[in-house]
Amino acid sequence: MHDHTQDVIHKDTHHNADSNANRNVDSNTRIEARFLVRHAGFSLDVNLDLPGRGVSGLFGHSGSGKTTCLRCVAGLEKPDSGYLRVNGEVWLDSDAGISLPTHKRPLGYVFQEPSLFPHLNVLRNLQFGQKRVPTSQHQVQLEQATALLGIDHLLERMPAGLSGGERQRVGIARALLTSPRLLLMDEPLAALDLKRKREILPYLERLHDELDIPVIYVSHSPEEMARLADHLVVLDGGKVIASGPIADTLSRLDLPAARTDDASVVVEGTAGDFDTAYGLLTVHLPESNSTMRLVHARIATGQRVRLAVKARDVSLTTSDQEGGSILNRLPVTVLEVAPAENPDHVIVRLNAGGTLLLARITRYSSDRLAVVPGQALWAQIKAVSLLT
Ligand SMILES: Nc1ncnc2c1ncn2[C@@H]1O[C@H](COP(=O)(O)OP(=O)(O)OP(=O)(O)O)[C@@H](O)[C@H]1O
Repeated sequence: MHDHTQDVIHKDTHHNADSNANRNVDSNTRIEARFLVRHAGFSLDVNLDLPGRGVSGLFGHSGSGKTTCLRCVAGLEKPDSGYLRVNGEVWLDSDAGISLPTHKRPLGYVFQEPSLFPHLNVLRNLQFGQKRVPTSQHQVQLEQATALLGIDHLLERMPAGLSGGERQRVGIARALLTSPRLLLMDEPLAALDLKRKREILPYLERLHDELDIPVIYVSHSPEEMARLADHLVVLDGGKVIASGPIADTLSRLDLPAARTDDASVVVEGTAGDFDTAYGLLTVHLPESNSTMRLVHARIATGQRVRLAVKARDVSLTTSDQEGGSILNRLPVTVLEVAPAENPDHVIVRLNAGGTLLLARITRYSSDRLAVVPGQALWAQIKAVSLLT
């Protein structure tokens, strides 16, 4: 059965990291990281100030320095100079001669491929993670981790008998059971096919909603970022070229995420009516009378809802096209037009009554509609495309 929780993040327990960040400038709820690393042919020179709660995404092209940055946070790589303070605790201060070794840093690290012990069943693999910390410091219980990741039924199985997605869920549960104060995830979905990715994303969303462990999440995928991250850092050539709230950063056309095939934005709204006969949920967008409808399980009216909308699922028309099958038609103003990575596509940044959207259309259609900034158009989004 399709799990609709993958499409919408229920916001009642969702930490809005950026508004927290603005309210709370206290360095005890921040992650401050400065690293200078020099390799032959590559240097990383970053100064990050991240919210101490929620998910911070690290995005950038291959070779931009994302993994090097995570390795410095984990203490697996020693920067030439650096400083790292995680929610008030200094893990690295090269000026003061402080550098906690990796095993003293209370963090969980999830890689593309989980390295489970092949001779231990799932339960023993999980217990191995748990034994690394004294019982008094256990913040995440075994039952909680297995329920969150949906792996209760796999406990007796051996790793070789698990699918890639199941193995990764066990790997994430094992990282959580070390009761980390920071979780590092380096492209945890990259080794999985699309179907498995979609299967695992809802579990990651649940972690985000239900556990209070800050996460630094590395990915090439704007869609994953739109689904999971609160804050986004964009790296290029070992430097930070942008850092800010997810909704603004993902939709910026001067940054690489918006120009990729997978460009996506975050739309936040509140749940409205639910049409039981058709399973359609209405979501009210802020600051306007606009609504979007999508196929979804019922959510309490007024609850905050977060949607990831892919640029390729948004089309543009010059007038409101009634009589078609597309349920979502929003009046929009063109803010900006830019070439996409694919030279025959363009990407259009839109204001839908205060909500930012991206539309990815052919260069041909852009010329035919004569798309220019300031133009009033209609954006169409199929309700079914909001499923995935
Ligand atoms: N130990 C090292 N010695 C020399 N160069 C290195 C070393 N480690 C990483 N690099 C180089 O640093 C650059 C950044 O690598 P890094 O793995 O951090 O990039 P990334 O953004 O994570 O890339 P990808 O998305 O492909 O994983 C690359 O050019 C890599 O070859």
